[in-house]
Amino acid sequence: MRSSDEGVGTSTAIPGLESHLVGLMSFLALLLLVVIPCLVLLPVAWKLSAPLNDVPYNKTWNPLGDVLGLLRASTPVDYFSQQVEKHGAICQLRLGPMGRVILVADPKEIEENLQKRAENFDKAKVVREAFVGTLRQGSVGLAAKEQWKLHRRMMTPSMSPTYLATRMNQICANVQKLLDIWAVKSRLASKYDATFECDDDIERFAMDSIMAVMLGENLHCLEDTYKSLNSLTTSELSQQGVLRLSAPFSRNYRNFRYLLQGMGSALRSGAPALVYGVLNLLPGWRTARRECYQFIESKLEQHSGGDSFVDRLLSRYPDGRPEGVSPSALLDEFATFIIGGADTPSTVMSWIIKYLTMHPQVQNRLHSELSASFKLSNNFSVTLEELQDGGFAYLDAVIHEVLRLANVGGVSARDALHDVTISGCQIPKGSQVFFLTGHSGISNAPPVEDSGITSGTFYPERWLKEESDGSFSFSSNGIPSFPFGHGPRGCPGQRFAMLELKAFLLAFNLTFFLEETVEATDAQAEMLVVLRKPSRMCIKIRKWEDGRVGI
Ligand code: HEM
Repeated sequence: MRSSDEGVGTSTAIPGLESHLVGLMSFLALLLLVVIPCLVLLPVAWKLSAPLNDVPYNKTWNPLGDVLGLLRASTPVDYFSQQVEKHGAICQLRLGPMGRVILVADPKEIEENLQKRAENFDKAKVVREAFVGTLRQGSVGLAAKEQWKLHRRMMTPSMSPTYLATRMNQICANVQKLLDIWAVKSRLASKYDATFECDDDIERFAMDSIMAVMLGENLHCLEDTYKSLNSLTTSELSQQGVLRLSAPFSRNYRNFRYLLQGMGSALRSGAPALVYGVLNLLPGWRTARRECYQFIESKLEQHSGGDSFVDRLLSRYPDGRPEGVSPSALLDEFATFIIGGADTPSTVMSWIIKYLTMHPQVQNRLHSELSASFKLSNNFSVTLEELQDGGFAYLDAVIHEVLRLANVGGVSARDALHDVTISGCQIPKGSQVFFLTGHSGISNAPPVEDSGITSGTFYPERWLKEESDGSFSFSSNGIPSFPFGHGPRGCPGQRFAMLELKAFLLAFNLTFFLEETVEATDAQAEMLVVLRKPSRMCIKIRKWEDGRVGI
C-alpha cells in the first residue's frame, strides 16, 4: 500500500511531464501553423506590396505596411485622407498580402481619369467582389463589359425624370409618414426632456421609397412604426434620457437589412470571398437571400398594367428583360438597386440631420427662404419640376454642402487596365487606384477670405451665386465635389437620391427645428454598414410655431 505522500508524489510527477509535453506540442503547433507560414508569407506579402518608385508612402520595416493604421482609423476613408494630407495628392498604401493601392486626390486628375480616360480603368475587383457574393450578376459587381452595359441600359428608365415624376406622390407620402411619426415621438420625448433615436425611421423611409420607385409599392416599414406608436409605454424611455422605439421588423425588411449587413462585413473585411464563404454556411443568411429574391420575383410577376418601372420593362421587352439578361440576373439587378438605393440616401439623411443640428443659423435661413416660396399642406406634396427648376437655391446648397462634407461614398476604386500616368507618376497595368472623390471636395473648396471659413467649414453659402438683381441662384462655383463618383461607373441613382433628399429636407425644415443635442453634435463617424455614417442619431425637435426658434 502506498502512503498518501507517495501517492501525491507519483500523481504530480506524471501531470508535470504531461504539461511539459503539452507545452512542447503547443509550441510545435504554433510553429507549424503560425510562425512558419508567416515566415514564408511575409516576404511574399512584402513583394506583393512592393512600393512604386516616385510615389510617396509610409516607410516601415513592417511587411503589413498600412494595414495596422487602417485598422486603427475610425473609417478607411478617414485613413486615406490622412495619408494624402501627409504625402501629397498622390501616394501609395502598402497592404501586405492585399498588395498596394495608389491614392489620388488631385481634383483635375480625378475628373480626367474617371471621365475622359475612363477606358483605362475598371471598377476595382476588390470592391466588385464585396458585392458579388450577394448580388451575383448585379451591375455593381460586374466588370465594365457588354453585360454591365446591358444592365445599365435596362435600368436607365427607372431613373428618368419622366418616370420619377410619377413616383413623387409616393415619395411625398413617405415623407409625410416620417414627419407624423416624429411628431408623436417628439411629443412623448419632450414630456421627459428626452431625445429620441431616429436612425431606424430614416432607414425605413429610404427602404419604402426605393421600393416605390423600383417595384411600384412600398414595404410598409414606416407604417409598421406608426402602428407600433399606439402601443407605446413610458418603459420605452431609457434611463439616459433617450427614447428608443424600434417597431418590429417585417420579415421582408429584416431580410433586406440582413443582406446589407452581410455585404458591409464583406466590404470591410478586405477578404470578401472568405466572409461570403462563412455567410453561405449560415442557414439564416441563405434563407434571407432566398426570401428577398422571392419577394422581388413575386412583384415582377404581379405587375398591374400600371405605370411602375416593372410595367414599363414589360411593355418594352416581351419577357420584361432584354435579350442577354437571364431571369436570375434581372432579380440580381433589382436587388442591387433596392439595396443601393436604400442605404446611401438614408445615410445622407442622417448627416443632414447632424449638420443642421450643429448649425441652427442654417436652419433659420433655410426656413425663412422656404416659407417665402412654398406652402406646406397637411398632406405634403411637391412635384419633380418644383424641385428641379432651381427655385430652392438654398435647399440645393445645403444638400450639396452636406454631401461634400459627409464623404459618404468617398472613393471611386478602380483597377488600371493599362499602364497609365497620373500626376506625373508611372502606374503599371493591374494597379489598384483609389480616386479620393470625397477628399477632393472637402479639401479643395475655396476658403472665404478674412472670414475664418475654410474648405472644411460647413458653409452652404459657398454654393450660391449672386445674380445682378441681388437674388441668389445655386451654382457649383467650381467646387470639385463628386459625392456620386464620376464617369461611366458613377452612381446611376443620383437623380432619384437628390429628389428624395430635397423632398425630405423641404418638408422637414418647414415643420421642425432641430435643437442641439450631445449625440447629434458628437463628431464621430463610423463605417457602420458599407458607408461612412454618423454613429448614432438622437434628436430633439420642436415645431417652428412652438415658441422661440433658432439662435
Ligand atoms: C445620396 C445617395 C447616394 C450616394 C451618395 C451614392 C454614391 C455612390 C457612389 C460614390 C458610387 C460609386 C461610384 C464610382 O465608383 O465612381 C455609387 C455607385 C452605385 N450606386 Fe449610388 N449613391 C446614392 C444613391 C443611390 C441610389 C438611390 C441608387 C439606386 C437607385 C444607387 C445605386 C448605385 C449603383 C447600382 C451603383 C454601382 C454602379 C456601377 O458599379 O456600375 N445609388 N453610388
